[in-house]
Amino acid sequence: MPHPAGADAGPSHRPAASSPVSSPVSSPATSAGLGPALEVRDLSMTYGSTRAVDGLSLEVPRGSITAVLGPNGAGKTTTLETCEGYRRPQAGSVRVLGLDPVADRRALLPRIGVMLQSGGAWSGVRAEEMLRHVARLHARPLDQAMLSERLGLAECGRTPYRRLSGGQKQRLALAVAVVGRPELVFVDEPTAGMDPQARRATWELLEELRGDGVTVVLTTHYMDEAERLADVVHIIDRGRLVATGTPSELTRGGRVSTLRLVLERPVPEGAPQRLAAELDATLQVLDATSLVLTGPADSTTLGRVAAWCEQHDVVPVQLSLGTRSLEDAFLELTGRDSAEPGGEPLPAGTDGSVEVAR
Ligand SMILES: Nc1ncnc2c1ncn2[C@@H]1O[C@H](COP(=O)(O)OP(=O)(O)OP(=O)(O)O)[C@@H](O)[C@H]1O
Repeated sequence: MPHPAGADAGPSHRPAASSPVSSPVSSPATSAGLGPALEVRDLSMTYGSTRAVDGLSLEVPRGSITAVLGPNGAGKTTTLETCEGYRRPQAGSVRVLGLDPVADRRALLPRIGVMLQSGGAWSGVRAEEMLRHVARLHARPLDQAMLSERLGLAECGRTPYRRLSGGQKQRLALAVAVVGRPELVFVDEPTAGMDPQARRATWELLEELRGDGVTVVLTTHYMDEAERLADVVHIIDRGRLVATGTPSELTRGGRVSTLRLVLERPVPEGAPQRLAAELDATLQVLDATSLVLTGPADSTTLGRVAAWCEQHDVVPVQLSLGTRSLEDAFLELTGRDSAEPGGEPLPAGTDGSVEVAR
């Protein structure tokens, strides 16, 4: 697995030059050679008859931001909760910073931070009291004023938890997760419900933490967030790992073009497949009139699409060309939108396959 600081990481993957959260408990240099921050091996978890995690194996390199992506119900939260020590693996194993999250819980607790999706606070506690309380549990907490300022919590510091907006609760949960200077922080959908400014502040904070050698494990339904932040992406679906790579690997460097075509009416059966073969592209049939073709594009591509439309006497009501995004890769691999619950795989006969670096 490539090191996050490797040549593949683009400018957006570089840590900030100087970091106000600077405090490292470890640094990329000192953590090198220590093995992965997180190691999941053949993990399986079931709830009654529901198999939430199904033989999942993945690693998180130290000092990286690693995104775990998957549609609703893919098993991300169950996996993370197992890594956080809230659930005991039913089959397989989990090692966090080289330790067993259940057996070594006391040793691990001061070294990891957890940002929960919701809850975890008494409804009457004020935001600043909550942060102060958690900070006092740690030996060398971050400066709370700085953290509150960075995350826009200063203005709601005296507001009781129950009166905080959804975005403010998210920011407080993030502050609570990082105030103890963890070596590894789990952030579950950190920017859900946040306004654009808070999102950006969160991204910058997470990037600075990585710059200080902190490992960040992130789940998100925002593909742009993963694409911007993550050094490594694991995509899971139905409890299984379906792809691993850097965003660049998963999007093939963004070089491959995506052609989205919406037609005024359906074309005869097999016609989209023939167009895909002619263009040497992979095909997704989103519905009877919407196609996504992903493949190499050159100056002849649009001409060929126009000829195909003429052949089938159909007018495209929408036609757009773009580079392949992480969202495109995600859709191809899982056959559904990242936030769409229980979507079905691609219809039979469509080719949703994608080559993915493993
Ligand atoms: N406590 C529980 N009891 C029963 N079933 C559960 C429980 N928690 C999760 N599940 C089921 O396990 C599967 C995986 O759920 P999980 O919450 O781990 O997925 P997820 O990828 O985190 O989803 P989301 O993106 O919606 O948060 C789903 O089918 C879910 O309904």
